[in-house]
Amino acid sequence: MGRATWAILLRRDPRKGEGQSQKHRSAASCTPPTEDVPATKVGTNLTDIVAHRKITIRELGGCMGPIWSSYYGDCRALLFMVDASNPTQLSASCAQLLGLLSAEPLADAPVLILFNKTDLSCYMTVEEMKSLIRLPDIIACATQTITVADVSARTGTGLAAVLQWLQDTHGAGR
Ligand SMILES: Nc1nc2c(ncn2[C@@H]2O[C@H](COP(=O)(O)OP(=O)(O)OP(=O)(O)O)[C@@H](O)[C@H]2O)c(=O)[nH]1
Repeated sequence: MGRATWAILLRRDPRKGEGQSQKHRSAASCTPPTEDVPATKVGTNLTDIVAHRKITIRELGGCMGPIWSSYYGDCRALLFMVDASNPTQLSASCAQLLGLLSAEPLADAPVLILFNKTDLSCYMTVEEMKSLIRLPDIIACATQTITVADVSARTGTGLAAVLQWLQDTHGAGR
């Protein structure tokens, strides 16, 4: 619990392969939350949202890193979430990000890197964190198209940009 990283894999085909690993599925609107953000379950959560088209999102917790690769084949786009309130886990997050970006099945997947919890005060700014992990170099060297957004799931800051990215990514019919 409270891990710094999420990998959120946007499924290639929502109709296939839901299997027994599904712990949770819910219909969610795209309205940013304005009150408490519900805690997620440990494991894998499936959520459907509608952004022009139905999009199925599989959330994989940071503690599931060793088995993330099981889901690569089913993934058409990737949201990678960094806990911007917890710089102590930044190096681990960066290592996990590099692992995802170098995975052959994800070589063409659009990537959105989210720095979440920006509503919380922290001794390091998000810009300092990006610089520390040399994010511009990571983006320049990656095969994927990478977008970065600073967000707060609690206040809704930046979530409109996430929704726009989802629409752009899926609207192209990839
Ligand atoms: N202040 C604030 N709290 C948040 C935000 N997003 C999530 N939280 C809260 O942070 C707590 C821990 O959630 P996460 O950091 O997602 O941790 P987790 O889901 O246990 O970790 P994983 O297993 O890696 O998914 C929960 O109580 C969430 O409600 C945010 O943007 N701001």
